[in-house]
Amino acid sequence: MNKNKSDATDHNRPFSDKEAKGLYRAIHERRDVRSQFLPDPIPPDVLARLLGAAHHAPSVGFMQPWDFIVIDSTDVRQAVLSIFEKENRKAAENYQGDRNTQYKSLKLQGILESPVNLCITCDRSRGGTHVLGRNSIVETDLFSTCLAVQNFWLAARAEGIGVGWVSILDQDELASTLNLPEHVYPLAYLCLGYVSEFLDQPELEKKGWRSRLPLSDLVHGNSWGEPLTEQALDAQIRKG
Ligand SMILES: Cc1cc2c(cc1C)N(C[C@H](O)[C@H](O)[C@H](O)COP(=O)(O)O)c1[nH]c(=O)[nH]c(=O)c1N2
Repeated sequence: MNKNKSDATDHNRPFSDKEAKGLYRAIHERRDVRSQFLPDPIPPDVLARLLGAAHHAPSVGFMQPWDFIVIDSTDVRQAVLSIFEKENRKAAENYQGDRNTQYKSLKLQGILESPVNLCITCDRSRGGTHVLGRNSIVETDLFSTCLAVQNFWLAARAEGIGVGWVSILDQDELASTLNLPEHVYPLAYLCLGYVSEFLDQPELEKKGWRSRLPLSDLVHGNSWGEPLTEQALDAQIRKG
């Protein structure tokens, strides 16, 4: 008998319970990491698997607009860190008083502590002037690349590797530091590495910056602000 089928409850659930739980576990236990990186290198076969997961993301018109720049040079990382520091000083000006002190105490990047950085880019010209599905919403290439980032992030969690997204960066300066052609957008700058621990909550939540919103406040029925008409679903969501 097919082993996978035997512990799946019905034919609509082709993954075994264990497989499905593994996926949900990666989703719920994925963390943005910046304070817990270990210097240990990521073996090439593991990094290749993560890049393979990213490359299997959905993309508009099967455009696959991503490229992956693997950055181990300390000089390049130092240059990116300098961009971050300048932008972070500007970002801090958005907060006053205690909130400013709290903002400045947050660690928001692990560029040098992590053994490798990765820039996932979006080639806005890939696939030619017309890409199926991208006629009305031009940003769908960027959306597709975000999905590659998420695939990478989840696969990394399953492999015990932490990922931290650093977006406090001037995009033009980053593009120039990485020698990107004009039509290539530096969508995500990521720090990667094994970790001392994965926190059980987002670091921003642990440090009192912001909490997770209740799902029940975010699910609407039929139109914005309307209660769910599906009572059983409403009850389940409120139960958490
Ligand atoms: C597009 C984008 C950009 C950023 C982030 C995320 C995403 C999706 N996050 C991470 C973010 O703070 C984190 O995801 C949330 O706080 C939730 O925590 P977990 O990811 O669940 O651990 C992030 N974190 C950080 O320390 N510095 C940063 O510049 C950014 N930028």
